[in-house]
Amino acid sequence: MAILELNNVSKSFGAGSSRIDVLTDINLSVREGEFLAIVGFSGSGKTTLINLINGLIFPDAGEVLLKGEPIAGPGPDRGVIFQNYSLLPWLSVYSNVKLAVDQVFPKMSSSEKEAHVLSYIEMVNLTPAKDKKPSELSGGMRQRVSVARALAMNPEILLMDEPLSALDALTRGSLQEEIIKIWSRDRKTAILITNDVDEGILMADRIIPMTPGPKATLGPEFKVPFERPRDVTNINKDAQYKRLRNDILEYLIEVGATRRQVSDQKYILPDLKPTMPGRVIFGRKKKKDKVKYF
Ligand SMILES: Nc1ncnc2c1ncn2[C@@H]1O[C@H](COP(=O)(O)OP(=O)(O)OP(=O)(O)O)[C@@H](O)[C@H]1O
Repeated sequence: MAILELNNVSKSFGAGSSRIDVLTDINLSVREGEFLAIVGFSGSGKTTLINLINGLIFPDAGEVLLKGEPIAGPGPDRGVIFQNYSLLPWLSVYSNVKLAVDQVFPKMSSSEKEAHVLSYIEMVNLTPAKDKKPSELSGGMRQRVSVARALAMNPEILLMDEPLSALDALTRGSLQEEIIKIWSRDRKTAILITNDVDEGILMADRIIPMTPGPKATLGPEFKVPFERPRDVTNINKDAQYKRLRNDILEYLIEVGATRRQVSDQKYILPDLKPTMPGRVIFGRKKKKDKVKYF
């Protein structure tokens, strides 16, 4: 059953000559419990798509439905992990997570709340750092807090907007594994936005590429055939993995090249023939070269 549906969604920003048509005709159906990755070019409109699902912005055309109902705004049924951690700097790890829990579960008793918050901090291996402030943590640790905070709200859909792209390769790899391990426990619906095809293949059940903007839209889906748990080293050696990776990259390169040709056509340069008597040598002007500009 589809938990989330986007039907013919388009979104633009601005008006008149400064109008940008970011997304056009987006159709997407996400099944309950699936892990979907959307891969795309920088600036194509991936965050705009996540914001539409999160209810921070609304489509100009089409509809975004959560369990069949139009999304009216942000809600505790959707937890978001952003690229830039978005933690409150004056609060400890514990308090950052608790603040979200307070908002979503106001009726929970304080002892239950404490146990709940601590269990999610433990889940992301941050118990020893629970009293530290974000400034005392590494990038990977901060992102773990964001993961704990989003999961502690017990959302039905976990939205991840390039959550690991600011991290170094090693930290990124271990957090990918942690997120998958946690997701595997209760199989909540997850949508990962990424610009890394390998990350998508390692984590998702299905990958949908996004075409470059403006007027970005979603391309065909690519199913990821590997059993879970997935082992990065084994997958890397698999011929099926190489084929899938190539297919997705080829698609992205092809749409990227087509888009460039289309946008080149928009700027037709005038056929100017400058009149330049004599020779012009760039960078060095010889005395005998008489250059006159009219
Ligand atoms: N609120 C806004 N007002 C005006 N333009 C916007 C707004 N939000 C996004 N845009 C424009 O929409 C386009 C897509 O932005 P978006 O952040 O969705 O892309 P992205 O794929 O997430 O980018 P990146 O990969 O760099 O994070 C960009 O040209 C951006 O400038």
